[in-house]
Amino acid sequence: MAKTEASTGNTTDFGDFVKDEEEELDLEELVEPWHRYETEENQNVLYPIRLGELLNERYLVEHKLGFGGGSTVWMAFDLQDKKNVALKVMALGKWGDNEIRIQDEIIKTVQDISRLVIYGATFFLPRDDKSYHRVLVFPMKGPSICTLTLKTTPMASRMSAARQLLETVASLHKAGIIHRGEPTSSYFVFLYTKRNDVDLNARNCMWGMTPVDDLSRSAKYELLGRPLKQIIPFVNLWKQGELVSPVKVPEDLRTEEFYLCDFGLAKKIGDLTTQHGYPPMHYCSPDRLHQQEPSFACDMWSYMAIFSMLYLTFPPFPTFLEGGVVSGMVECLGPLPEQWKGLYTHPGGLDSWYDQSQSPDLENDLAAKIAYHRPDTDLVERQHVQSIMSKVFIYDPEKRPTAIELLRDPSFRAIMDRYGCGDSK
Ligand SMILES: Nc1ncnc2c1ncn2[C@@H]1O[C@H](COP(=O)(O)OP(=O)(O)OP(=O)(O)O)[C@@H](O)[C@H]1O
Repeated sequence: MAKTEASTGNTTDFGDFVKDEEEELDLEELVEPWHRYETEENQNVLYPIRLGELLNERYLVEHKLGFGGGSTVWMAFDLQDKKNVALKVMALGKWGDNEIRIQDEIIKTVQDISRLVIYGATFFLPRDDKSYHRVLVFPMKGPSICTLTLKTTPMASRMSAARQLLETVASLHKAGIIHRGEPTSSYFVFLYTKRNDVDLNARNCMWGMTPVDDLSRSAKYELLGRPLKQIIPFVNLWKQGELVSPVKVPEDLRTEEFYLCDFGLAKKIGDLTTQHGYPPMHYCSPDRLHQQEPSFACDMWSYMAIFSMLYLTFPPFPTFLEGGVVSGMVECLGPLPEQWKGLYTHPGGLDSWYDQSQSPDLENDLAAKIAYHRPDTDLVERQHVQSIMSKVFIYDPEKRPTAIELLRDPSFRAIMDRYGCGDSK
């Protein structure tokens, strides 16, 4: 394999500019919208970056990893430690400080952080108007789990992911940290005066990735795809920047370790300066959508939505029905508690959700979904999976099992044993 050429060799090849309108449209699908770089009426403006820039006199930006609601994330080569890192360049606003706060809390309180993506360093990038963007330096990981990649992933890996993620949620909960919500149990309220929450969804569950630190840039581009890029259009920028297509991590570079990342929307309960937010609707528990207190149990609902993605390769509740994901829940699980009527947090709620004379649609209940998406499995396996899902997809958060209880659940263990991931790490 060719040696690193970051400081010697090819200094000019940093991907390809779009050639025509068709490529421009292809790129548009993959990148952050250009208007997020517009400063006018935008408190959360992004920082423009070009491939080939050296940040903080140390990090050579070589590729793009992705973007989110509060950041762009770049693959950079750390010239000092000679390894690839992920640079999360935060938008202006409170996002970066908040993520650092929760990460520091996690480092202090969580016993096992081996499956959490934790920042290693941080620095600032100044703008022309003397405001600053915070940058967090993370170890580089593989892609997030998604339906497309899961379809070609063997069941053993998918169930190993399910187990690892539940163990990680259990270790966060043990430390009093909630991936999205706050503890309801008076025991934990008593124990933890600083309660945090983060955001549990499939986008935040990442594959591990075999390091490619020793490869030259061209070899990395060969493996991860050449960046396709365009100068940020339409915006009168104070500094040049590019819209860049993200890496495509090939299957054989993914490892069997799964990680939780992104504590960006996290909040400390009681900290009024911090953003309040909801996980994406697919993953949000119905109690949170009805003004109920956030809790460990909310995470368990979100975890079970991820488990469904891993097991069925589909989210459990469709969002296309009138009324959105809650209609999908009602169709599958039956009516919501009557006392929640009038408390729905979003527009477009339906009275029929609380009609206690309704029952689950037999063609779309949990048993039907499992049979439909996994026709390859036998009845025993289906019954175990139905048992797992129906214990957690329960409207009353008080009745949901904890992460530790679910790890010990006979049906959960039976499924893990069946796919060879029965032993704790
Ligand atoms: N350590 C990492 N290694 C590899 N890719 C990463 C890493 N961190 C983030 N990414 C990529 O960047 C994308 C955006 O990151 P992240 O979700 O942390 O941003 P965000 O701004 O906090 O997003 P949001 O708040 O909308 O969830 C991720 O979906 C992932 O594809």
